[in-house]
Amino acid sequence: MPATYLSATPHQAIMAPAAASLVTPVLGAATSAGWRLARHGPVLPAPACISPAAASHVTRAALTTADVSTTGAASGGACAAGRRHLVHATPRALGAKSARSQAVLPLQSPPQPGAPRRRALPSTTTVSALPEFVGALAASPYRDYYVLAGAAVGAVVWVKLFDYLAANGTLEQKLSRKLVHTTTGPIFVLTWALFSANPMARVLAAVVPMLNFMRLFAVGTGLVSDPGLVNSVSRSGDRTELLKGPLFYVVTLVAATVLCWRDNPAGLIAVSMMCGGDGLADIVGRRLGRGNPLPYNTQKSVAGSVAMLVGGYGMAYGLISLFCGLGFFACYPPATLFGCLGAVALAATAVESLPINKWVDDNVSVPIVAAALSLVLLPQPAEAAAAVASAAAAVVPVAAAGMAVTTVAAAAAGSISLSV
Ligand SMILES: C/C(=C\COP(=O)(O)O)CCC[C@H](C)CCC[C@H](C)CCCC(C)C
Ligand SMILES: Nc1ccn([C@@H]2O[C@H](COP(=O)(O)OP(=O)(O)O)[C@@H](O)[C@H]2O)c(=O)n1
Repeated sequence: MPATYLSATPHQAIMAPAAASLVTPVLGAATSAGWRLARHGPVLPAPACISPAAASHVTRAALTTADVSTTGAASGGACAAGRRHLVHATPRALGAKSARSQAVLPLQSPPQPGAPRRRALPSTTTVSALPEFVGALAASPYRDYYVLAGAAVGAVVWVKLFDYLAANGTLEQKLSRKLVHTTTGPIFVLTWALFSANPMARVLAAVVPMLNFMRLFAVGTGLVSDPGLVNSVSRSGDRTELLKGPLFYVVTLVAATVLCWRDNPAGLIAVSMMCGGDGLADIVGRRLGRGNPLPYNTQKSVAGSVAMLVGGYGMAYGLISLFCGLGFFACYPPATLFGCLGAVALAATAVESLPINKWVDDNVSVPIVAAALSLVLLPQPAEAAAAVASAAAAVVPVAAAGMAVTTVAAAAAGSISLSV
């Protein structure tokens, strides 16, 4: 049965599958509705005519009442008596909440006698090619592997881009390095939304920072030569620096991915404080921090700490709003989010400002404090808390072993000294 009676603008025809494939937690089912729309092509301009039962079904499932009109007036009265117009096929209707509306769409009636002829766009194939491709990827059983591969390649390209910008003088080397620090974490976190709902997806996602761990380890210890990576990630051009801050940075990303994943905001907050917070503290502190040192740590400044507070809070707020908007966890009341996030950002900023970097790297101290405090302060979805507990039981011994190996390797490479 054709499904071309659903009215959509070309924009909607493009948006629907994209939204369905990129933003819905239940992508397989959701995508096919949007994909079908794109495949059959946008049909203009008449809205769909649907039975009252289907209309209430759709309304409940996905649409606002404004999307379903009770008379035919809105589109020239094309519907038979008793049928209703589906005025807009919104991306939301076709995507995020489409489990039920999807069941309704194929039941659309054929054109009513006397209804104005609907004009198919001539460029249907072109219009639908990209969404179709995205839809096919999203529906593929290999989808998580595609996202993994894309993110792994993206990580290399992103770091190389900053190396290039620093090498040709567009960016100062220190700024380039800190931009890598500030941006890679949140971009990586954004890729979480592209993975499927498969329970193994978080493990596959964690492979991306794990690969970077191996890369940093191999280059930092001298097993592999990669001057570009050393330039973009180290402060002084010393390869052994890769075994410190950068290595801890990727370990934190692995931990946030496996322990918190996208259904517990603690991971998003930890990454935000490490990237948006600590990253910005350096960028702003170096520029505006002269003349306002912190009284208890003259290496750091009030300007840097204020930037950390604002940057960490802002990034966490943005990521939490995005992920709750995509339905990965329930949204918090604004006052709760404001209070809890404010307290977490203050604590993380305080920790970052302490002169303790000699003993504990701030890519470890800041996210640990942020995650722990988030778990305490933010109301936790029960299943997310249980998932953290069971994942922690499995991961902590492995992470501890990884840290031990790294420390010994760093000592062997001469980048740190062990006193036992
Ligand atoms: C420069 C970095 C940390 C330094 O920390 P600090 O010493 O200044 O406190 C960050 C190093 C980043 C790393 C080389 C690359 C990480 C990639 C990430 C796991 C995945 C990003 C994927 C995305 C698609 C770009
Ligand atoms: N709260 C802060 C943090 C950093 N900074 C500036 O950023 C520089 C590097 O900070 P850092 O030693 O924490 O650097 P990372 O270990 O984070 O790379 C400091 O030397 C300060 O100039 C600041 O002014 N205020």
